[in-house]
Amino acid sequence: MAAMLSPLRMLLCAAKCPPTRHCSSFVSRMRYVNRLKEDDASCLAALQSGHIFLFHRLSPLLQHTERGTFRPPALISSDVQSVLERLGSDGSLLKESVLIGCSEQNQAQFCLDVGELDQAAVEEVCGGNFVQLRKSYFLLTGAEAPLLAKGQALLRWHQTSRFCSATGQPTLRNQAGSQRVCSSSGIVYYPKMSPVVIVLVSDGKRCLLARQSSFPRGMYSALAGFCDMGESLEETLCREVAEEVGLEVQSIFYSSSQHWPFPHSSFMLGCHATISPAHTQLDVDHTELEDARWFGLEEITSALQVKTPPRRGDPPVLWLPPKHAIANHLIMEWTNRQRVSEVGE
Ligand SMILES: NC(=O)C1=CN([C@@H]2O[C@H](COP(=O)(O)OP(=O)(O)OC[C@H]3O[C@@H](n4cnc5c(N)ncnc54)[C@H](O)[C@@H]3O)[C@@H](O)[C@H]2O)C=CC1
Ligand SMILES: [Mg+2]
Repeated sequence: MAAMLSPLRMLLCAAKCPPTRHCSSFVSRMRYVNRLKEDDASCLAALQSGHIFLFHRLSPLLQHTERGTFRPPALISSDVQSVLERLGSDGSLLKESVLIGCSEQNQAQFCLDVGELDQAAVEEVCGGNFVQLRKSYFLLTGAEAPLLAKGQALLRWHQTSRFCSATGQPTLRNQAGSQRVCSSSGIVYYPKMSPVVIVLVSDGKRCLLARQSSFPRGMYSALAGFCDMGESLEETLCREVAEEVGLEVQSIFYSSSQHWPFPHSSFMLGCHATISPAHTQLDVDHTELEDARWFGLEEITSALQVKTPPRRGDPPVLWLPPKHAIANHLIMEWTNRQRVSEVGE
Protein backbone atom coordinates (compact mmCIF):
# COMPACT_ATOMS: atom_id res chain seq x y z
CA MET A 1 0.00 0.00 0.00
CA ALA A 2 1.84 3.05 -1.29
CA ALA A 3 0.36 5.49 1.21
CA MET A 4 1.36 3.38 4.21
CA LEU A 5 4.94 2.26 4.24
CA SER A 6 6.12 0.50 7.37
CA PRO A 7 9.49 1.76 8.63
CA LEU A 8 11.10 -1.42 7.26
CA ARG A 9 9.55 -0.95 3.83
CA MET A 10 10.60 2.69 3.89
CA LEU A 11 14.13 1.55 4.56
CA LEU A 12 13.96 -0.94 1.68
CA CYS A 13 12.64 1.74 -0.69
CA ALA A 14 15.46 4.06 0.28
CA ALA A 15 17.96 1.26 -0.25
CA LYS A 16 16.75 0.84 -3.84
CA CYS A 17 17.77 4.38 -4.85
CA PRO A 18 21.10 4.29 -6.69
CA PRO A 19 23.78 6.42 -5.02
CA THR A 20 24.52 9.30 -7.37
CA ARG A 21 26.33 12.59 -6.96
CA HIS A 22 23.16 14.39 -8.05
CA CYS A 23 19.86 14.58 -6.21
CA SER A 24 17.57 11.60 -6.75
CA SER A 25 14.37 12.48 -8.57
CA PHE A 26 12.51 12.01 -5.26
CA VAL A 27 14.76 14.51 -3.51
CA SER A 28 14.49 17.04 -6.33
CA ARG A 29 10.69 16.69 -6.47
CA MET A 30 10.37 17.23 -2.72
CA ARG A 31 12.66 20.26 -2.87
CA TYR A 32 10.73 21.63 -5.83
CA VAL A 33 7.40 21.37 -3.95
CA ASN A 34 8.97 23.02 -0.92
CA ARG A 35 10.25 25.88 -3.08
CA LEU A 36 6.76 26.37 -4.56
CA LYS A 37 5.34 26.64 -1.03
CA GLU A 38 7.80 29.39 -0.19
CA ASP A 39 7.89 31.39 -3.42
CA ASP A 40 4.57 32.75 -4.73
CA ALA A 41 5.99 33.78 -8.13
CA SER A 42 7.46 30.30 -8.80
CA CYS A 43 4.20 28.71 -7.69
CA LEU A 44 2.16 30.89 -10.02
CA ALA A 45 4.53 30.00 -12.88
CA ALA A 46 4.22 26.28 -12.01
CA LEU A 47 0.43 26.61 -12.07
CA GLN A 48 0.57 27.73 -15.72
CA SER A 49 2.11 24.40 -16.75
CA GLY A 50 0.81 22.24 -13.91
CA HIS A 51 -1.93 19.64 -13.64
CA ILE A 52 -5.19 20.53 -11.94
CA PHE A 53 -7.73 18.22 -10.29
CA LEU A 54 -11.19 19.81 -10.20
CA PHE A 55 -13.59 19.62 -7.26
CA HIS A 56 -17.14 20.95 -6.95
CA ARG A 57 -18.13 21.74 -3.35
CA LEU A 58 -15.43 19.30 -2.22
CA SER A 59 -16.49 16.44 -4.53
CA PRO A 60 -13.74 15.47 -7.01
CA LEU A 61 -14.29 15.20 -10.77
CA LEU A 62 -14.01 11.60 -12.01
CA GLN A 63 -14.04 10.21 -15.53
CA HIS A 64 -14.92 6.69 -16.66
CA THR A 65 -12.05 4.94 -18.41
CA GLU A 66 -12.39 2.53 -21.33
CA ARG A 67 -11.51 -0.32 -18.95
CA GLY A 68 -14.60 0.46 -16.86
CA THR A 69 -12.59 2.00 -14.03
CA PHE A 70 -12.57 5.58 -12.79
CA ARG A 71 -9.85 8.21 -12.72
CA PRO A 72 -9.62 11.87 -11.77
CA PRO A 73 -8.58 13.77 -14.92
CA ALA A 74 -5.42 15.83 -14.45
CA LEU A 75 -6.35 18.88 -16.53
CA ILE A 76 -3.80 21.33 -17.81
CA SER A 77 -4.06 24.90 -16.73
CA SER A 78 -5.02 26.32 -20.14
CA ASP A 79 -7.89 23.80 -20.41
CA VAL A 80 -9.21 24.80 -16.99
CA GLN A 81 -8.90 28.45 -17.98
CA SER A 82 -11.00 27.90 -21.09
CA VAL A 83 -13.61 25.90 -19.11
CA LEU A 84 -13.87 28.78 -16.64
CA GLU A 85 -14.19 31.38 -19.38
CA ARG A 86 -16.73 29.31 -21.29
CA LEU A 87 -18.90 29.11 -18.17
CA GLY A 88 -18.73 32.84 -17.52
CA SER A 89 -16.15 32.93 -14.72
CA ASP A 90 -13.30 35.38 -14.99
CA GLY A 91 -9.84 33.82 -15.05
CA SER A 92 -9.05 34.84 -11.45
CA LEU A 93 -10.58 31.63 -10.04
CA LEU A 94 -7.64 29.66 -11.44
CA LYS A 95 -5.34 31.41 -8.95
CA GLU A 96 -7.38 29.83 -6.11
CA SER A 97 -5.76 26.48 -7.01
CA VAL A 98 -3.98 24.79 -4.12
CA LEU A 99 -0.69 22.94 -4.53
CA ILE A 100 -0.94 19.25 -3.60
CA GLY A 101 2.28 17.73 -4.93
CA CYS A 102 4.50 16.90 -7.87
CA SER A 103 4.04 13.90 -10.15
CA GLU A 104 6.84 11.46 -10.97
CA GLN A 105 6.96 13.24 -14.35
CA ASN A 106 7.90 16.43 -12.43
CA GLN A 107 4.56 18.08 -13.04
CA ALA A 108 3.30 20.31 -10.24
CA GLN A 109 -0.16 19.14 -9.12
CA PHE A 110 -2.96 21.41 -7.91
CA CYS A 111 -6.61 21.15 -6.95
CA LEU A 112 -9.31 23.73 -7.54
CA ASP A 113 -12.88 23.93 -6.24
CA VAL A 114 -15.22 25.32 -8.90
CA GLY A 115 -18.22 25.23 -6.54
CA GLU A 116 -19.31 28.70 -7.68
CA LEU A 117 -20.02 27.35 -11.21
CA ASP A 118 -23.00 25.25 -12.27
CA GLN A 119 -22.08 21.62 -11.51
CA ALA A 120 -23.87 20.05 -14.47
CA ALA A 121 -22.33 22.58 -16.88
CA VAL A 122 -18.77 21.82 -15.70
CA GLU A 123 -19.49 18.07 -15.86
CA GLU A 124 -20.71 18.40 -19.43
CA VAL A 125 -17.74 20.48 -20.60
CA CYS A 126 -15.20 18.23 -18.84
CA GLY A 127 -16.87 14.90 -19.66
CA GLY A 128 -17.01 13.56 -16.11
CA ASN A 129 -18.96 13.67 -12.87
CA PHE A 130 -18.31 15.17 -9.48
CA VAL A 131 -18.56 12.24 -7.08
CA GLN A 132 -18.60 12.57 -3.28
CA LEU A 133 -15.16 11.86 -1.85
CA ARG A 134 -16.41 8.95 0.30
CA LYS A 135 -17.56 7.21 -2.88
CA SER A 136 -14.61 8.32 -5.04
CA TYR A 137 -12.12 7.11 -2.47
CA PHE A 138 -13.30 3.54 -2.89
CA LEU A 139 -13.77 3.70 -6.68
CA LEU A 140 -10.12 4.63 -7.21
CA THR A 141 -7.10 2.44 -6.92
CA GLY A 142 -3.48 3.35 -6.28
CA ALA A 143 -2.08 6.73 -5.36
CA GLU A 144 -4.97 8.80 -6.73
CA ALA A 145 -7.25 8.26 -3.72
CA PRO A 146 -4.84 9.72 -1.14
CA LEU A 147 -3.97 12.55 -3.52
CA LEU A 148 -7.64 13.53 -3.83
CA ALA A 149 -8.09 13.13 -0.07
CA LYS A 150 -5.22 15.55 0.48
CA GLY A 151 -6.69 17.97 -2.06
CA GLN A 152 -10.11 17.88 -0.46
CA ALA A 153 -8.64 18.34 3.02
CA LEU A 154 -6.71 21.44 1.91
CA LEU A 155 -9.69 22.91 0.04
CA ARG A 156 -11.92 22.34 3.08
CA TRP A 157 -9.34 23.97 5.35
CA HIS A 158 -9.21 27.09 3.13
CA GLN A 159 -13.01 27.27 2.97
CA THR A 160 -13.28 27.17 6.78
CA SER A 161 -10.25 29.30 7.71
CA ARG A 162 -11.08 32.60 6.07
CA PHE A 163 -10.94 34.57 9.33
CA CYS A 164 -8.40 34.86 12.12
CA SER A 165 -9.75 33.33 15.34
CA ALA A 166 -7.83 35.91 17.42
CA THR A 167 -8.77 39.16 15.62
CA GLY A 168 -11.77 38.19 13.48
CA GLN A 169 -10.03 39.82 10.48
CA PRO A 170 -9.70 38.07 7.08
CA THR A 171 -6.76 35.74 6.53
CA LEU A 172 -4.86 35.72 3.24
CA ARG A 173 -3.36 32.62 1.68
CA ASN A 174 -0.01 32.23 0.00
CA GLN A 175 -0.06 31.14 -3.65
CA ALA A 176 0.57 27.45 -2.85
CA GLY A 177 -2.20 27.43 -0.25
CA SER A 178 0.11 25.93 2.37
CA GLN A 179 -0.61 28.69 4.90
CA ARG A 180 -2.89 31.65 5.67
CA VAL A 181 -1.86 34.85 7.41
CA CYS A 182 -4.08 37.24 9.39
CA SER A 183 -4.22 40.53 7.49
CA SER A 184 -4.21 42.47 10.77
CA SER A 185 -2.04 40.61 13.32
CA GLY A 186 0.24 38.61 11.01
CA ILE A 187 -0.63 35.35 12.83
CA VAL A 188 0.21 32.44 10.51
CA TYR A 189 -2.17 29.48 10.26
CA TYR A 190 -1.21 26.06 8.83
CA PRO A 191 -3.54 23.24 7.70
CA LYS A 192 -4.59 21.01 10.60
CA MET A 193 -5.03 17.26 11.07
CA SER A 194 -6.34 15.56 14.20
CA PRO A 195 -4.07 12.73 15.39
CA VAL A 196 -5.92 9.44 15.95
CA VAL A 197 -4.44 6.20 17.26
CA ILE A 198 -5.83 3.03 15.70
CA VAL A 199 -4.86 -0.26 17.28
CA LEU A 200 -5.38 -3.92 16.56
CA VAL A 201 -5.32 -5.65 19.94
CA SER A 202 -4.37 -9.34 20.06
CA ASP A 203 -4.25 -11.93 22.84
CA GLY A 204 -1.81 -14.04 20.79
CA LYS A 205 -4.52 -16.22 19.18
CA ARG A 206 -7.35 -13.79 18.45
CA CYS A 207 -7.71 -10.14 17.47
CA LEU A 208 -10.18 -7.65 18.86
CA LEU A 209 -12.56 -5.82 16.53
CA ALA A 210 -15.41 -3.48 17.38
CA ARG A 211 -18.27 -1.71 15.68
CA GLN A 212 -20.01 1.60 16.21
CA SER A 213 -23.73 1.83 15.48
CA SER A 214 -22.93 4.21 12.58
CA PHE A 215 -20.79 1.57 10.77
CA PRO A 216 -22.18 -0.17 7.66
CA ARG A 217 -24.05 -3.39 8.38
CA GLY A 218 -21.77 -6.21 9.58
CA MET A 219 -18.61 -4.09 9.64
CA TYR A 220 -16.12 -4.46 12.49
CA SER A 221 -12.87 -2.48 12.69
CA ALA A 222 -9.85 -1.95 14.92
CA LEU A 223 -10.24 0.30 17.99
CA ALA A 224 -9.54 3.97 17.30
CA GLY A 225 -9.55 7.21 19.24
CA PHE A 226 -8.48 10.85 19.01
CA CYS A 227 -5.37 11.92 20.91
CA ASP A 228 -6.07 14.24 23.82
CA MET A 229 -3.93 17.35 24.07
CA GLY A 230 -0.52 16.54 25.56
CA GLU A 231 -0.75 12.76 25.12
CA SER A 232 1.86 10.52 23.50
CA LEU A 233 0.81 7.87 20.98
CA GLU A 234 1.31 5.21 23.67
CA GLU A 235 -0.80 7.08 26.24
CA THR A 236 -3.68 7.56 23.81
CA LEU A 237 -3.53 3.90 22.82
CA CYS A 238 -3.63 2.62 26.42
CA ARG A 239 -6.39 5.08 27.40
CA GLU A 240 -8.60 4.27 24.40
CA VAL A 241 -8.29 0.51 24.91
CA ALA A 242 -9.09 0.94 28.61
CA GLU A 243 -12.02 3.30 27.95
CA GLU A 244 -13.61 1.41 25.10
CA VAL A 245 -13.19 -2.26 26.10
CA GLY A 246 -11.81 -2.21 29.68
CA LEU A 247 -8.47 -3.92 28.91
CA GLU A 248 -4.88 -3.15 29.90
CA VAL A 249 -2.30 -3.27 27.11
CA GLN A 250 0.99 -5.15 27.65
CA SER A 251 3.05 -4.15 24.63
CA ILE A 252 2.77 -1.90 21.58
CA PHE A 253 4.28 -2.16 18.07
CA TYR A 254 4.06 0.72 15.63
CA SER A 255 2.94 -0.35 12.14
CA SER A 256 2.25 2.57 9.78
CA SER A 257 0.27 5.76 9.38
CA GLN A 258 -2.33 7.24 7.07
CA HIS A 259 -4.13 10.49 6.36
CA TRP A 260 -7.84 9.73 6.69
CA PRO A 261 -10.21 12.32 5.22
CA PHE A 262 -13.45 11.19 6.91
CA PRO A 263 -15.29 12.99 8.44
CA HIS A 264 -12.44 15.57 8.51
CA SER A 265 -8.68 15.26 8.32
CA SER A 266 -7.31 12.70 10.77
CA PHE A 267 -3.73 11.55 11.00
CA MET A 268 -4.12 7.83 11.74
CA LEU A 269 -1.26 6.24 13.66
CA GLY A 270 -1.59 2.49 13.23
CA CYS A 271 -0.31 0.09 15.91
CA HIS A 272 -0.55 -3.47 17.12
CA ALA A 273 -0.90 -4.17 20.82
CA THR A 274 -0.91 -7.34 22.88
CA ILE A 275 -2.73 -8.11 26.08
CA SER A 276 -2.29 -11.03 28.45
CA PRO A 277 -4.27 -14.15 27.41
CA ALA A 278 -5.25 -14.39 31.09
CA HIS A 279 -7.11 -11.04 30.97
CA THR A 280 -9.28 -11.05 27.85
CA GLN A 281 -12.68 -10.40 29.44
CA LEU A 282 -14.23 -7.41 27.66
CA ASP A 283 -16.09 -4.62 29.43
CA VAL A 284 -17.45 -2.70 26.46
CA ASP A 285 -18.39 1.00 26.75
CA HIS A 286 -21.75 0.87 24.96
CA THR A 287 -21.99 4.65 24.71
CA GLU A 288 -19.09 4.46 22.17
CA LEU A 289 -19.34 0.97 20.73
CA GLU A 290 -22.29 -1.13 19.70
CA ASP A 291 -20.23 -4.30 20.07
CA ALA A 292 -16.65 -5.58 20.46
CA ARG A 293 -15.58 -9.19 19.98
CA TRP A 294 -12.56 -11.45 19.71
CA PHE A 295 -12.08 -13.04 16.28
CA GLY A 296 -9.89 -16.06 15.47
CA LEU A 297 -7.73 -16.47 12.37
CA GLU A 298 -10.31 -18.65 10.62
CA GLU A 299 -13.10 -16.08 10.99
CA ILE A 300 -10.82 -13.25 9.80
CA THR A 301 -9.59 -15.33 6.85
CA SER A 302 -13.12 -15.99 5.64
CA ALA A 303 -14.12 -12.35 6.22
CA LEU A 304 -11.23 -11.30 3.97
CA GLN A 305 -12.86 -13.33 1.17
CA VAL A 306 -16.15 -11.39 1.40
CA LYS A 307 -16.13 -9.06 -1.59
CA THR A 308 -19.45 -7.21 -1.26
CA PRO A 309 -20.97 -5.71 1.89
CA PRO A 310 -23.88 -7.65 3.38
CA ARG A 311 -27.33 -6.31 2.41
CA ARG A 312 -30.48 -6.02 4.49
CA GLY A 313 -31.99 -9.49 4.91
CA ASP A 314 -28.69 -11.32 4.22
CA PRO A 315 -27.46 -13.66 6.99
CA PRO A 316 -25.11 -11.81 9.38
CA VAL A 317 -21.57 -11.87 8.04
CA LEU A 318 -18.36 -10.20 9.22
CA TRP A 319 -17.39 -7.34 6.90
CA LEU A 320 -13.93 -5.80 7.25
CA PRO A 321 -12.85 -2.22 6.43
CA PRO A 322 -11.91 -1.64 2.77
CA LYS A 323 -8.37 -1.91 1.39
CA HIS A 324 -7.64 1.84 1.51
CA ALA A 325 -8.28 1.93 5.26
CA ILE A 326 -5.36 1.44 7.62
CA ALA A 327 -7.59 -0.86 9.70
CA ASN A 328 -7.52 -3.31 6.78
CA HIS A 329 -3.73 -3.03 6.62
CA LEU A 330 -3.42 -3.84 10.35
CA ILE A 331 -5.77 -6.83 10.00
CA MET A 332 -3.74 -8.12 7.02
CA GLU A 333 -0.49 -7.77 8.99
CA TRP A 334 -1.97 -9.64 11.95
CA THR A 335 -3.35 -12.38 9.68
CA ASN A 336 0.01 -12.89 7.96
CA ARG A 337 1.82 -13.05 11.29
CA GLN A 338 -0.68 -15.57 12.69
CA ARG A 339 -0.33 -17.76 9.60
CA VAL A 340 3.45 -17.79 9.96
CA SER A 341 3.26 -18.60 13.67
CA GLU A 342 0.68 -21.40 13.09
CA VAL A 343 3.00 -22.98 10.50
CA GLY A 344 5.85 -22.76 13.02
CA GLU A 345 3.82 -24.54 15.77
N1 LIG B 1 -8.86 4.58 8.37
C1 LIG B 1 -9.32 3.64 9.15
O1 LIG B 1 -9.04 2.46 8.96
C2 LIG B 1 -10.22 3.99 10.31
C3 LIG B 1 -10.45 5.31 10.63
N2 LIG B 1 -11.21 5.64 11.74
C4 LIG B 1 -11.36 7.07 12.04
O2 LIG B 1 -10.87 7.32 13.33
C5 LIG B 1 -11.55 8.43 13.88
C6 LIG B 1 -11.60 8.31 15.38
O3 LIG B 1 -12.31 7.15 15.81
P1 LIG B 1 -13.44 7.24 16.92
O4 LIG B 1 -13.62 5.86 17.47
O5 LIG B 1 -14.65 7.92 16.37
O6 LIG B 1 -12.78 8.22 18.01
P2 LIG B 1 -13.01 8.32 19.60
O7 LIG B 1 -13.07 6.96 20.19
O8 LIG B 1 -12.00 9.28 20.12
O9 LIG B 1 -14.48 8.90 19.75
C7 LIG B 1 -14.96 10.01 19.05
C8 LIG B 1 -15.33 11.12 20.04
O10 LIG B 1 -14.14 11.73 20.49
C9 LIG B 1 -14.35 13.13 20.72
N3 LIG B 1 -13.22 13.86 20.09
C10 LIG B 1 -12.07 14.20 20.74
N4 LIG B 1 -11.23 14.85 19.92
C11 LIG B 1 -11.84 14.93 18.71
C12 LIG B 1 -11.47 15.50 17.44
N5 LIG B 1 -10.30 16.10 17.26
N6 LIG B 1 -12.33 15.37 16.41
C13 LIG B 1 -13.52 14.75 16.57
N7 LIG B 1 -13.93 14.20 17.75
C14 LIG B 1 -13.10 14.29 18.81
C15 LIG B 1 -15.75 13.46 20.20
O11 LIG B 1 -16.59 13.55 21.31
C16 LIG B 1 -16.13 12.23 19.37
O12 LIG B 1 -17.50 11.95 19.43
C17 LIG B 1 -12.90 8.47 13.18
O13 LIG B 1 -13.08 9.76 12.66
C18 LIG B 1 -12.83 7.45 12.07
O14 LIG B 1 -13.22 8.00 10.82
C19 LIG B 1 -11.73 4.69 12.57
C20 LIG B 1 -11.55 3.34 12.26
C21 LIG B 1 -10.85 2.89 11.08
MG1 LIG C 1 -13.22 5.00 19.30
